[in-house]
Amino acid sequence: MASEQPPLVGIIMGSQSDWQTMVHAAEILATLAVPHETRIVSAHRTPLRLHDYAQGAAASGLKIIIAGAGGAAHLPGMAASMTSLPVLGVPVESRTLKGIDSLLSIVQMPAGVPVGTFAIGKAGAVNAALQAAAILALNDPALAARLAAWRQAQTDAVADAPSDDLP
Ligand SMILES: Nc1c(C(=O)O)ncn1[C@@H]1O[C@H](COP(=O)(O)O)[C@@H](O)[C@H]1O
Repeated sequence: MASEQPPLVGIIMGSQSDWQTMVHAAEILATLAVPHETRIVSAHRTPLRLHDYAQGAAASGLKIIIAGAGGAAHLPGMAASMTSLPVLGVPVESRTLKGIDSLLSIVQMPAGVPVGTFAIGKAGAVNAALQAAAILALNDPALAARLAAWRQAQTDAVADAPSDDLP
């Protein structure tokens, strides 16, 4: 958790193996001092845990769920089926299909059950966290200021011209 405050964002993922991707969402929220929690929850392997988590999310004080999964990535959609909180889906890059399977599983939701779908992998995890912060910042001027400062720092870090020092 980012602080002692109760979590506002729940970061859930289908497996421990997703953490190397989803940690980037947690890092952004920590940087912006957004209280959050992280849990392994799987629609496939722990369906009752998912049921309890999604159904209880709003009552527990969560405002947004970020859900990352790979392959047959049903977790974000199933979470969204059991809560009206905003669900932001992160397609984790799968070994065999490079995350195309994850992306299509998350993005093609039937009308009526929305999942905000992000890019495959780290960029998606980072942007889901930034989007969560932006949503919360609508009612939190201090967070809005921290988010604006983060964005400005990103802009300031972009060099005017390319360097010969290749990574
Ligand atoms: N897509 C899902 C769900 C789900 O959608 O509920 N639960 C686990 N998984 C995914 O299976 C992949 C491989 O998991 P393992 O590495 O544990 O075999 C992970 O990317 C996970 O998100």
